[in-house]
Amino acid sequence: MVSKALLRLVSAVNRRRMKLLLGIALLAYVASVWGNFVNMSFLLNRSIQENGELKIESKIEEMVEPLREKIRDLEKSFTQKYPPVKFLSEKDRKRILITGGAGFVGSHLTDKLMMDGHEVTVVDNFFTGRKRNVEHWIGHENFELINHDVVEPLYIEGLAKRVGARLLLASTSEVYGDPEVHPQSEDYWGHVNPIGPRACYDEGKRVAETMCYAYMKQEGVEVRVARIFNTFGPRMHMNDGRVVSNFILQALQGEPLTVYGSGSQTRAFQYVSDLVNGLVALMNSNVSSPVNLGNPEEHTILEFAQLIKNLVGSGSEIQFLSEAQDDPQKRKPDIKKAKLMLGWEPVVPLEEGLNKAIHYFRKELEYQANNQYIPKPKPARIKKGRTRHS
Ligand SMILES: O=c1ccn([C@@H]2O[C@H](COP(=O)(O)OP(=O)(O)O[C@H]3OC[C@@H](O)[C@H](O)[C@H]3O)[C@@H](O)[C@H]2O)c(=O)[nH]1
Repeated sequence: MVSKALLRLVSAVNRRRMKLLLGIALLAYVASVWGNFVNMSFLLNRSIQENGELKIESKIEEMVEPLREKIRDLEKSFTQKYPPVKFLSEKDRKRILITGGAGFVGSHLTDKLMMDGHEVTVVDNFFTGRKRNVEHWIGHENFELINHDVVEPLYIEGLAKRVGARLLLASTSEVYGDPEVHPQSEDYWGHVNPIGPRACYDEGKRVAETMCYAYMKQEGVEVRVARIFNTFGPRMHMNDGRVVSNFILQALQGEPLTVYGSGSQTRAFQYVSDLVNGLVALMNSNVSSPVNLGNPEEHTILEFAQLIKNLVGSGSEIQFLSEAQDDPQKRKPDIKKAKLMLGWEPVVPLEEGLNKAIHYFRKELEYQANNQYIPKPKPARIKKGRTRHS
């Protein structure tokens, strides 16, 4: 009896326990299903979110890449690679000041002297010179660029005296004026109209020579005087109205090549690197009297127009304008002195030099067109003439 009652009690307890256990198991099951569900939806959400994030990231990446590219370019320009420069000992390294050193001839001279290992200071007022002509040296330890107008007193001659420097005057074949002697040698005194339209330039250079030699005699300053004949090459100013830049720009843009007068006047053109080598040879010499630097290969201006037209492959016409006043009718350097005393003579053939100049002007036109500025060759000298056949 007791045992039966005991059994009922145990089984009742067990049933309750079983129910409890079953309840707990059910709860655990529901919890696990819910957990999985929550987990799954979390994962789902996450993958949607990750997907979205990936898309945004790749969009950002797309936008940022060009900026990174720009930064890399900028970094490259900061860690600028300069043209190769020779090492010169303290004894051989010179400190050279070039006035107008950002101009056409000046910037080529700057390149040569920098690459030879000298310390170069360029002074320019950037009227016709351009920073672009020397920008590849900016930041170099041997290079200094000063924005200054030498018309304001910098007293180049005084400076030369103070530091015991040698002074180079870039004089010109224009000191011979419209010459009555042909070819022109250094002992010819010239034929300049002192009140004509070219007088300021011609007489200005003649006075500069006079001052240099007076200074040499009075103050003992060493001077070198180069009489530079017509020179051309890359970095010529596009709008200076000179025949080489005018003809090349006109030919490249399919405009008429403007010949002043009949075109029978002659000139002899030297390539700029020949001139620069001549200037350096002169500075290193002990020749203190004037020296002609030019290429004696003489052409008429009409021949020259046809040559440029052919080299460019241009269909431009040749247009004859009236003659420029006091235009020298013949010009050709006698370079015996330079050959003998400097061991110098030009070596760049005319066509080779012209092709380099044409390449330069073509690039300049592209560059300016990309900057939304399309230049016309400026008829700076047209003031001297008007159309003959209009
Ligand atoms: O469009 C043109 C430009 C020029 N010319 C002619 O081409 C010849 C050369 O003229 P440029 O203006 O190029 O040069 P120029 O010989 O007159 O003077 C030059 O010579 C020596 C340098 O020192 C001077 O700086 C430079 O002006 C001149 O006969 C001129 O009349 C043209 O027929 N058409």
